[in-house]
Amino acid sequence: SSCRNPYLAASKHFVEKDLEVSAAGRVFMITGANSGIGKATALAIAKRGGTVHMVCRNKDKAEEARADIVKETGNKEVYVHVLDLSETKKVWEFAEGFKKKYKTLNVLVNNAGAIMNQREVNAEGLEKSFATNVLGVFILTKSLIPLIEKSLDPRVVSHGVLWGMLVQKLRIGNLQSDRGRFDGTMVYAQHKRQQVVLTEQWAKAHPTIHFSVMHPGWVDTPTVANAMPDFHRSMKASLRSPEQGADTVLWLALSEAATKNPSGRFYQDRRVVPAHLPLAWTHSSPLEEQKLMALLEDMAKTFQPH
Ligand SMILES: NC(=O)c1ccc[n+]([C@@H]2O[C@H](COP(=O)([O-])OP(=O)(O)OC[C@H]3O[C@@H](n4cnc5c(N)ncnc54)[C@H](O)[C@@H]3O)[C@@H](O)[C@H]2O)c1
Repeated sequence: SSCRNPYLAASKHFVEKDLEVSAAGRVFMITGANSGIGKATALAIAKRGGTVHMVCRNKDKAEEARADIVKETGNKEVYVHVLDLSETKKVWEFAEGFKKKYKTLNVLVNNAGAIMNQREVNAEGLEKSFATNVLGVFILTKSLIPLIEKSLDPRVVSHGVLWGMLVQKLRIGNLQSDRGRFDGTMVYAQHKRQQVVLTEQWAKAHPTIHFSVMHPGWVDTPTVANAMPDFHRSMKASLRSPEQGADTVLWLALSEAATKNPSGRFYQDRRVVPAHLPLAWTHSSPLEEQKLMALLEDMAKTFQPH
């Protein structure tokens, strides 16, 4: 029943007019925009007149989603780019090419995320979910920052997982998950912890851009159904719809209210929430956080096209 859905309780404090905004004249890039929360985000932005660049792995699925969005919104400024974020060199090539071709990018939404059942490596020898969830996000964002920075009211919104914040402390000693048993769900939670650190560090380094990372709630999408089938089955009645899951992303990407909060924070249901429990063991030292940035920087450089 609807009373089990936590979104309905949380939305009681929402200010409705925060999202009664036009996105006309603004340019958005959304990764993994063909499905789930990403598609709901793309559709809501297109509905408000924004230009949407959908960055997707599968061309057919992306074109199908694009056709749905154009049909439902009447907005034709919706573009498909084919990119597998787990292919490290291709991420560089895509971002550098985009920067040359387009003059504006107001908002980047790092939506795509992957949970692997078993450890696999990409052509560069990197564990695939790390390449997608961490290094792909790092390279895409880093490469596009100069373009984002010169656009009006620039923002970067990334996807985190609140539960991941409770169960994972930043660990930089096993970035390739090649030691110990591979538990794809815990690896994914660690990647989300790393994305929180990236967001905090970028916020410090690039004060003109508004960075945020948010937990969409538990949402009924293929990622959850495939990677956590038991959880999905038992929670089904209280899972949110993709539209409800997209609410805080949209609020962070579109509302004026969001940018009144400081950059680099973690959100759930339009509110800043701590990325750690009080006195939690999950806190990391500034030195470790800087080490993560340096490691990613070095790794990214290794695969940068010349
Ligand atoms: N559904 C939830 O309950 C939940 C909870 C917390 C966070 N999230 C986050 O929300 C985001 C969206 O996930 P969703 O739940 O809508 O699932 P989804 O499966 O509907 O969407 C995931 C998207 O990411 C894309 N993707 C995965 N690997 C990719 C790759 N290598 N290259 C390009 N695209 C790739 C998929 O194609 C898909 O479009 C993810 O970052 C996820 O971690 C979801």
